[in-house]
Amino acid sequence: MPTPPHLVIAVDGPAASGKGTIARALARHYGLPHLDTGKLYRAVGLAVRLAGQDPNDSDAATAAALALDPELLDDPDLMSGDNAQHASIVSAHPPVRAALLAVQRAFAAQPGGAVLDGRDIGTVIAPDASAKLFVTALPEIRADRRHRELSAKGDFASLASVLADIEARDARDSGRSTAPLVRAAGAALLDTSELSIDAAVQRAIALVQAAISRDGQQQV
Ligand SMILES: Nc1ncnc2c1ncn2[C@@H]1O[C@H](COP(=O)(O)OP(=O)(O)O)[C@@H](O)[C@H]1O
Ligand SMILES: Nc1ccn([C@@H]2O[C@H](COP(=O)(O)OP(=O)(O)O)[C@@H](O)[C@H]2O)c(=O)n1
Repeated sequence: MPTPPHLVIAVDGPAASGKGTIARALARHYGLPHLDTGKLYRAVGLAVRLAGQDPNDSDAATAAALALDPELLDDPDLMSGDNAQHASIVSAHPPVRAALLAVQRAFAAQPGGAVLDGRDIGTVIAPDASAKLFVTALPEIRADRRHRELSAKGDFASLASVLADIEARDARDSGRSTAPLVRAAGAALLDTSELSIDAAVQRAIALVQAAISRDGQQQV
């Protein structure tokens, strides 16, 4: 099955499920640009923190999202555990999500297509994506992966606190009223709990190929 001329791949899932790893590998495989949309929300959370503001303050978070400084995307604190909680809190404000919508939609609409990963790509940002994946794994396995990742960067939070952070974020992201974390209609489920990175990527490519060929058949 040939690759369609405009291929948009939506990859969603909870924290540390492996969606970013898979999205980056899919982007390499199909020669597409990739956007980690979580970084946008992390940058808003960081801006609010650096300004000494409360992430629960919707007006402050929205102002930060509307004036987002791209340099924050390279800040060493962007990927920290503390900042992940801030990102999760600011991302629940509907005007923050609205402020970040256009840039994500434009990324998906670029010629040739794109791979985006996050929480609402298949539901809100690119509901007509050519292929949608919902990547998941058991919470304990996700916590172990994130714990190793943070430790390698010198962030020595305990495994128990990483698990608690992930569970708190999952609950907040799934329970919010706007764009909650949910498996999109038509999204293929990919549980990476027992898969190596290579096996998960191969499975993801197979699922994308299946979605593309299904679409092709529907168009006939
Ligand atoms: N299938 C896997 N097996 C083992 N480790 C994995 C797997 N997928 C991802 N990882 C590792 O787990 C961590 C979190 O993966 P990542 O792709 O960043 O997750 P997410 O984008 O969902 O938060 C990274 O250190 C990554 O290398
Ligand atoms: N499309 C997205 C992406 C992230 N987010 C929020 O941003 C936080 C950080 O996202 P992330 O993708 O960087 O987090 P990880 O899955 O990498 O741990 C999430 O917990 C969500 O609250 C969102 O609401 N919508």
